[in-house]
Amino acid sequence: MTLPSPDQPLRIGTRGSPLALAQAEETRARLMAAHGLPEAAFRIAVIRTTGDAVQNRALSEIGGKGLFTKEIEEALFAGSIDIAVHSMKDMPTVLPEGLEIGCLLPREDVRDVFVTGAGGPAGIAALAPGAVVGTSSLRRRAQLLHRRPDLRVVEFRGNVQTRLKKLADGVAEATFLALAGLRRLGHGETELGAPVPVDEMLPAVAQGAIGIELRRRDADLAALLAPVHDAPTASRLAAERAFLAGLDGSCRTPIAGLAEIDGAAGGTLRLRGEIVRPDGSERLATERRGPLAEAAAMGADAAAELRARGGDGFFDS
Ligand SMILES: NCc1[nH]cc(CCC(=O)O)c1CC(=O)O
Repeated sequence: MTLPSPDQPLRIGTRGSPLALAQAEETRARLMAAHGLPEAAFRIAVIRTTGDAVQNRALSEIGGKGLFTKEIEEALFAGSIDIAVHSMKDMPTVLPEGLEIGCLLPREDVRDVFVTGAGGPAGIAALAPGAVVGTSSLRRRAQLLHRRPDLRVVEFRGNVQTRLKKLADGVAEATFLALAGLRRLGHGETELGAPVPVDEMLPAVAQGAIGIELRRRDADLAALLAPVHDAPTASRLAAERAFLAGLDGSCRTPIAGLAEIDGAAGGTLRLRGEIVRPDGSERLATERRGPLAEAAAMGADAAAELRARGGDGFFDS
């Protein structure tokens, strides 16, 4: 294996958002530590994507997950970057032919945080009747309305600072953010709100996981990435992403999924999945347990069950 060097640095492609940059830097730090390489052996290359260019419109309206990956994948094909770092939560389940997720970093905490800023209500149950909550996530909106049909949900986008400002300005009383993202940006979770238990709000598929995309059959790169790959994260995502793929999940459908490994049971995988009507009026949930080797089959099977139970048009209202 030829290792990257300051003369021939590994080029790491990423979006330019603060979270994306933090994830690229975490990737670089792990690779430096794994191989004893200096920082200069890596170069972080920021790529502007369609998703970044259209920040003013609801993402679900303009076409979903591929928006944040297209230009980055073009750079991989063109050879202007060597690897790309992604939030797996935002990755389509089907990648372009010739590319693969060759490596998954150890997953962060998967929970959402109920964010209120200082002195706000302690959790969803503490929100006053009819309170306004801001989120642009269809999953969070539907899950919240399912539990609290009295609440009003308004569109909320932007970085952490923008959202906190909106809360301070009284635009909404609370919002939700992934704990993983808050931690990676250096926020303490309790300073902004409280993590929501996963049985109150099941996270998005792959929430908290960072994946590294590369050109298939790049053996040198695969060897470079192997020591930073986390196999348990890979098993969990195999189950969750098969579940999402089986439901044809786009950004336009409220789907949640979480796989966890029970070490005590000899490495048994427990997958929970749910779909919710966009207006929150109905929620269908299921669960599977099985050996890690069957992760993807369990996800596909759980999806098939919910598809059948939900019937056509489940996501239409
Ligand atoms: N869709 C945006 C997005 N993609 C990944 C994260 C957070 C980090 C993660 O879940 O890995 C976020 C922000 C959020 O949901 O709060």
